[in-house]
Amino acid sequence: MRRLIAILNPQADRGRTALLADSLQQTLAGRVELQLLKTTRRGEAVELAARAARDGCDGVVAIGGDGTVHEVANGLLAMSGGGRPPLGIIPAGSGNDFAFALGIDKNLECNAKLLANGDVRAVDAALVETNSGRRRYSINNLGALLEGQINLASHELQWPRGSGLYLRAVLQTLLRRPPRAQLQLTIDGVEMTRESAILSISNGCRSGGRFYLTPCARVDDGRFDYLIAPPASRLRLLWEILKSLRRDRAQDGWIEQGEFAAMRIRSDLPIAAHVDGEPWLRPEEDERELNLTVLPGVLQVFADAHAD
Ligand SMILES: Nc1ncnc2c1ncn2[C@@H]1O[C@H](COP(=O)(O)OP(=O)(O)OP(=O)(O)O)[C@@H](O)[C@H]1O
Repeated sequence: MRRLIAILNPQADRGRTALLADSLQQTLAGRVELQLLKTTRRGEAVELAARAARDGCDGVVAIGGDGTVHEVANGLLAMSGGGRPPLGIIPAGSGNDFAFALGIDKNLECNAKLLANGDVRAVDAALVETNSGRRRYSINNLGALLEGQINLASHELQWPRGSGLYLRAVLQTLLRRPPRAQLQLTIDGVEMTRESAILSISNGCRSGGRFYLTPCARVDDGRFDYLIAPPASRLRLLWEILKSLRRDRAQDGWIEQGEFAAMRIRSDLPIAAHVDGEPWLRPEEDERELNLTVLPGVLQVFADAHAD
């Protein structure tokens, strides 16, 4: 029987994930051998996943939202060489964007079947490094400039719940002066300069629970997608953000999109950025250079190959 270590974030989905533990263990009983660990603090899932991978098991399952999946993936990717166990996902957060990109929904019975069947898919990740030596792996997306500022603001707000909170963070951030950064970009060896308000970089097609900034991104094509929005009025930026609620929106050429395997970003302004929805760089930290390297197919994930 497959021996899995599951890492549950009891704080995900505003505490509702804590209630899942019993039904999860009942659903998986007799189908996999499950050791369930609960996090006690932010960041702990990275350490728990790294230890599980080092000690050996047949898979490490993240139970929570994108933040939990991000931490478990970072713990697994910290392990170099062969023998890295696959990542399992039981989506139990409020956004679950990476699970969505893989066609994994919130049905516990379907999740249990996936883990018991053991089918895996190889997906890409990107190593993101700053000039000062900070590093993270991104599996779903990295949002910089305005998107990074909105993410930071959303983590400081307590109300309203759900998508209303994100909308409040968008409006609150836009009330301040939107960023106008001069970016020097090197994309797969090609240098370019862009004035930019939003820089969004994605492996998956959806971020923030409902925004399709890079609707064509695929998690297993060996490349990440990017979107660059030039500086514009607050109203225009708000309109672009709202437009991205629709996956099939028409492109008007104002926004620049593309794909890359390696990207270097140098900004004249300090970069605000989140990785996979987790706040990462704050403007006061004065990070102005990022290097992203796509690692094709580096992570095995329990998923149906045909489901996305
Ligand atoms: N025991 C804990 N106590 C407090 N925070 C925790 C704990 N375990 C994990 N966290 C943090 O909880 C945050 C939210 O987790 P997660 O992203 O999984 O849920 P979510 O925000 O509901 O879902 P989504 O990101 O999909 O919207 C993460 O930043 C994670 O580091």
